[in-house]
Amino acid sequence: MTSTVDAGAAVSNEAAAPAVPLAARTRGLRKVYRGTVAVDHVDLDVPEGAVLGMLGPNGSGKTTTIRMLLGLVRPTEGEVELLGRPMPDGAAHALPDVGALVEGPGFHPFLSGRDNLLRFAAAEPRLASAAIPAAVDAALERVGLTVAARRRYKGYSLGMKQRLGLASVLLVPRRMVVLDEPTNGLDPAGTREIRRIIAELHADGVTVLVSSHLLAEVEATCTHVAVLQTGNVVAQGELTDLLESGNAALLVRTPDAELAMETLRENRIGARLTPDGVRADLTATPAPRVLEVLVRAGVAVHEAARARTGLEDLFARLTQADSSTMDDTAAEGES
Ligand SMILES: Nc1ncnc2c1ncn2[C@@H]1O[C@H](COP(=O)(O)OP(=O)(O)OP(=O)(O)O)[C@@H](O)[C@H]1O
Repeated sequence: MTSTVDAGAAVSNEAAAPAVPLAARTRGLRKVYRGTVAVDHVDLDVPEGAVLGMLGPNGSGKTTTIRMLLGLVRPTEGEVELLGRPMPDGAAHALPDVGALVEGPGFHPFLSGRDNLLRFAAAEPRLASAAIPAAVDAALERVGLTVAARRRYKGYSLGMKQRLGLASVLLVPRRMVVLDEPTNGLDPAGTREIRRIIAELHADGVTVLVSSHLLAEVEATCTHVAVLQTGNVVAQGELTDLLESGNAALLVRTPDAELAMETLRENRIGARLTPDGVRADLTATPAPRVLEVLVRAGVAVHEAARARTGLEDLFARLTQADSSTMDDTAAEGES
């Protein structure tokens, strides 16, 4: 509903939009490591029930933000709230409801996948001992590891290790799941599996926060996105709003393209012909007015839709200056 984009790309924020309950929020969040500003005044909103993709180039602060959200790292400045609890102080209350796959979980190389999960399950405060084997088998099944469950972890492929990590997160029902680069190193089939699991969690009403530097990944799986660049959130909001934000144009499919172009020109509405149809500029003219002008002139409008940019375009526009790391530029002499 609401989104914010820096770098001059205006998005219409609905003033009367109802406040969306947030599963997590940060305000003025900052982390400085010996002179390197990893995260710089980040105000992040993770709406309840959203699948929020935290997108940013290497070193943009995704992992550090996630670690502060989970109370694994104490912020230098700022506030963090997770499921309504201040972090890190509220960790004991918030974390049992949060499944997180951030650092490689500490699996034992010589134990089987199943035995590793049994160990994890034993540490879950909400799992009674009698319920552990069934919970472990269900989690293995859910990530497609049942067949390999009794093989040693050491012999697992990277994809299988990722799946086992995910299984450890899914041992008990969660209100929120946090996944740091979950498709790293996975083949296309593994990636599809992760997407499926994220979609299932979303359908169950679980809030999902997932970091990625893969644009297609975020575009395919997320309802919301936050774009990080050198420790700052440069855009956040609903994915569809953000995709439309930098691109106030209406794409009109019509067999009367020439008449449409002429009509728009006469009405001083910017337009150009594209292989997909006539693209009318909405910067100065609202979409209903464009359609009215066209229809009045006898243009057969077969289809009209807000032009959407790819996430790749948006990301390139927002992060154009620096897509590497921030180490050279962000040092501020703090520690
Ligand atoms: N423990 C640490 N000590 C010192 N610097 C750190 C530490 N952790 C992160 N940094 C620095 O903070 C910045 C942000 O790192 P972070 O890992 O949060 O980025 P990221 O967006 O998750 O990157 P990637 O996509 O490569 O995982 C980087 O410059 C990194 O070198």
